[in-house]
Amino acid sequence: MKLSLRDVSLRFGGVRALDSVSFDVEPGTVHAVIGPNGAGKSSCFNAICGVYPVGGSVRLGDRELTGLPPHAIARLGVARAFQNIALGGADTVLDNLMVARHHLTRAGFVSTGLGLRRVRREEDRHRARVTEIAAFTGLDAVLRTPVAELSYGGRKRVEFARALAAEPRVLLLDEPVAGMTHHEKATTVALIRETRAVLGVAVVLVEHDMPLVMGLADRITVLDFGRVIADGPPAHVREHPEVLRAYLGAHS
Ligand SMILES: Nc1ncnc2c1ncn2[C@@H]1O[C@H](COP(=O)(O)OP(=O)(O)OP(=O)(O)O)[C@@H](O)[C@H]1O
Repeated sequence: MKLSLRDVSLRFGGVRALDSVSFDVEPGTVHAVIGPNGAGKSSCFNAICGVYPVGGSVRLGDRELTGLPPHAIARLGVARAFQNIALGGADTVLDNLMVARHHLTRAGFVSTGLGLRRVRREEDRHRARVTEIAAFTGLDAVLRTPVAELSYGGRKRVEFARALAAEPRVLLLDEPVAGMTHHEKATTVALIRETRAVLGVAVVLVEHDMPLVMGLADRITVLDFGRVIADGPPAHVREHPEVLRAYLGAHS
């Protein structure tokens, strides 16, 4: 299911954080959004997730997302893993992944009206799926470990797994390898590749590590001052004069 942004605009007072931004994310691809500091990358994620009301249109397949509240957008299949880890530290990995499935559970909302047995069965089903996701993300050995006891790289992985546990069609990753060791970066890149190949999920990522982006992304959208200055495969974007100028800071 394609994610499409059309003429998306967002202003903060006099600042145009997003200025008529349009691009498409194809299903089952890795799509990077890059640009210098303040270019509008976070604003772009916030626009997709419904954090701020924006002008223009954001669609997932034939569903219009613009104007929907964040929880409704999440329910339609857009999940986000944050740069700053937003996990319940005292809770186990399993607990954190189960919480992410809350919007998929019927029992969570109407448990009083259902038989307890049915509630338990539903919970078992979710636990089985979470266990699969933990295995997929390499967290099966620490499923019962409190998140606070994990390394930084481990916690980032839980954040990733938690977003996957919501069964997204589109996964937004905000600086997924920031602060990671070389080894942690390599395993995260492998995990993103598997997410694309095995789960067929579209991955949209904001990342400052250019060699990583160039080696991983199928397509790249480059923002500068809230505008799209280039969009295409890495080889196209890398050579684009506007991109080179933006990164050298030689705005004219
Ligand atoms: N909540 C806000 N209130 C006011 N201005 C904001 C707000 N959020 C973003 N901006 C402004 O909008 C512009 C785009 O910011 P944004 O955070 O989207 O850029 P970015 O590309 O993610 O930057 P960075 O790489 O530094 O994280 C900037 O000029 C920023 O100062």
